[in-house]
Amino acid sequence: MKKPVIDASGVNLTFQTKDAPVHALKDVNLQIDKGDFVSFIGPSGCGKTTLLRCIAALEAPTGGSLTVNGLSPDEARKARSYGYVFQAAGLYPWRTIEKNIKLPLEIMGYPKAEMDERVKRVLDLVDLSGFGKKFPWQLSGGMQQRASIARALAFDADILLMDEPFGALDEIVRDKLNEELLKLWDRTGKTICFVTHSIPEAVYLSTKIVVMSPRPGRITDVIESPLPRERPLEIRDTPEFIEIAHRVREGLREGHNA
Ligand SMILES: Nc1ncnc2c1ncn2[C@@H]1O[C@H](COP(=O)(O)OP(=O)(O)OP(=O)(O)O)[C@@H](O)[C@H]1O
Repeated sequence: MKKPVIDASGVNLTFQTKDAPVHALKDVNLQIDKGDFVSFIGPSGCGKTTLLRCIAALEAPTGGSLTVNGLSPDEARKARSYGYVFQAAGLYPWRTIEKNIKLPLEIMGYPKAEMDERVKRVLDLVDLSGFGKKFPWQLSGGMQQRASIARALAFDADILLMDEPFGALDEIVRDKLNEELLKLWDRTGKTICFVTHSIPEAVYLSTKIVVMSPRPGRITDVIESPLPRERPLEIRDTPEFIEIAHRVREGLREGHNA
């Protein structure tokens, strides 16, 4: 039997704060298989970022078990099992795009020739060939976010964790980046965990949609998408798409009323 890439079983996380404990994650059970594109959707405070941070070993669950590539999250982090893309591109303004992408590789002591080769490959993947010598401020917001995806891909980890990467972009740029991300996912076969507030974005991108609700943060629905892998943007007008979007909306509403 195929082992899940990410396996969460009864994961709980309670933050101890000065006022009262915050139950950020309650009994989270989730299996993510290799090559899945999983979106996490839910209202503010339902624990989406916390769950992603647990997978990335930036937070530790206070209960349950969580494995990434069969390892503990901390071991998986040391094995460079994933790349992480944040909401803000987070590029250093005094470094060129090329040098921003190289930074983590430099820290790891990669030889120069290999760094150059990797930078070229990831710039190609995000369609930014020719922009390596530019500084971040010379690029549009969408291009900066693509550069930050390239940086996360530089280690060639097979998992990509993305926390609302396109949340700050206008809708047209976002549509384009969604299309490009799907192509990149198809070409590379990576497993992607993607946090979003947008129902159409979640439905358009995902093979699996994880609906969450707050207080305490928990999973209320997991939808396996019947949509084909090949998805032109127009798929959003089909009855199948609208039906899944409806189920997500219902799930969010029920979580809200619970
Ligand atoms: N370090 C922390 N200490 C205390 N509470 C925290 C901490 N980090 C997160 N929380 C709380 O845990 C809950 C879940 O937060 P989280 O950021 O994961 O939610 P989210 O679903 O990602 O929200 P958003 O959509 O606004 O980013 C919130 O109530 C938040 O205030």
